[in-house]
Amino acid sequence: MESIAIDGVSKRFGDVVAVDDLSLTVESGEVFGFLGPNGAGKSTTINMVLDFITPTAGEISVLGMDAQTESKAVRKRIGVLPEGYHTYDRLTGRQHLEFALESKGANDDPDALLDRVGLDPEDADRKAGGYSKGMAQRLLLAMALVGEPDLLILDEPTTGLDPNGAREMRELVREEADRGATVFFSSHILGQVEAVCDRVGIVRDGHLVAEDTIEGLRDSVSGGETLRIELDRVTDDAVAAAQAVDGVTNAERDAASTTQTLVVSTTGSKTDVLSALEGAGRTVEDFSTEEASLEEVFRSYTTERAEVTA
Ligand SMILES: Nc1ncnc2c1ncn2[C@@H]1O[C@H](COP(=O)(O)OP(=O)(O)OP(=O)(O)O)[C@@H](O)[C@H]1O
Repeated sequence: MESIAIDGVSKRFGDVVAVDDLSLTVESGEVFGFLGPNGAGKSTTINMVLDFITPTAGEISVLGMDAQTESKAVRKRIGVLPEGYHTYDRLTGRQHLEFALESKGANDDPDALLDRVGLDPEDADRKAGGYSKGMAQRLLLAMALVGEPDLLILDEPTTGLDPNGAREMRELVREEADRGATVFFSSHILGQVEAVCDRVGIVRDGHLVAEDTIEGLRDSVSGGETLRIELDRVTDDAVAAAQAVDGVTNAERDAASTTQTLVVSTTGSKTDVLSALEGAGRTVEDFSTEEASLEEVFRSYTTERAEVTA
């Protein structure tokens, strides 16, 4: 079953087209990362899913219900960490949590929730006005977890968290998924997405430019693989021979390496590169390949060049 189905959705703010004919499906039980550079349309999309704003065109269903006309019923079954959501300065953390429990009619143990998000019980009894950004973020996350939601929607959940907090957040996302919940979260921190997501969607200028597993995205990125080839000696002839091979975009000696290593980027055949080097009189002692990093994948989908291929 689909947890979120976004179908041909657009949103205009005056002259600005924030989201442009975007379609996207998040399956039940999956952890889906919604990626894109600043201003790409992530928050606008999430705010339409949550019925905080109304689409100019298109349809959205959440847990099989219409996001706009059945938003009340939807809210009962989802947990949300919206972007830029603030705590109430004069209420304690615990009061925030009690409010969330009451409004959902849930009976989770507040201390267990505080423990899960790493908020000390003493801190929970302080007023949220004195919280650090990270503490406020942890509290908001605890509120999102109330009532074991079927779907968690987290907009930039690691904002304000230190590296430990970010790691704990990832663990929490996995725990929720293991419990059977669907998790949809936006981020521009690629490492976090890589670590927890089953699939990602990349949005750029309001368009969805990719929707796939991380592996699938890697495979689809041109620029291909990087070969690290250890030779008996890296000579100018060897570099030139590698550069002349079809599909090779770059070949250079790894100056930082203590071994005689040639680094070759290619979209073509690895064997052709090795044969060309042997043809130039070199001996290949060893070689390894490196996949495109997630940074490269992201860059490839979100820079000017991508517009042509997207
Ligand atoms: N209320 C609004 N009025 C006018 N323009 C808006 C409004 N909300 C968003 N926009 C515009 O829509 C575009 C998409 O913004 P959005 O906040 O959805 O991006 P985002 O991907 O969430 O970015 P970020 O990563 O910076 O949070 C931007 O050009 C933004 O200026």
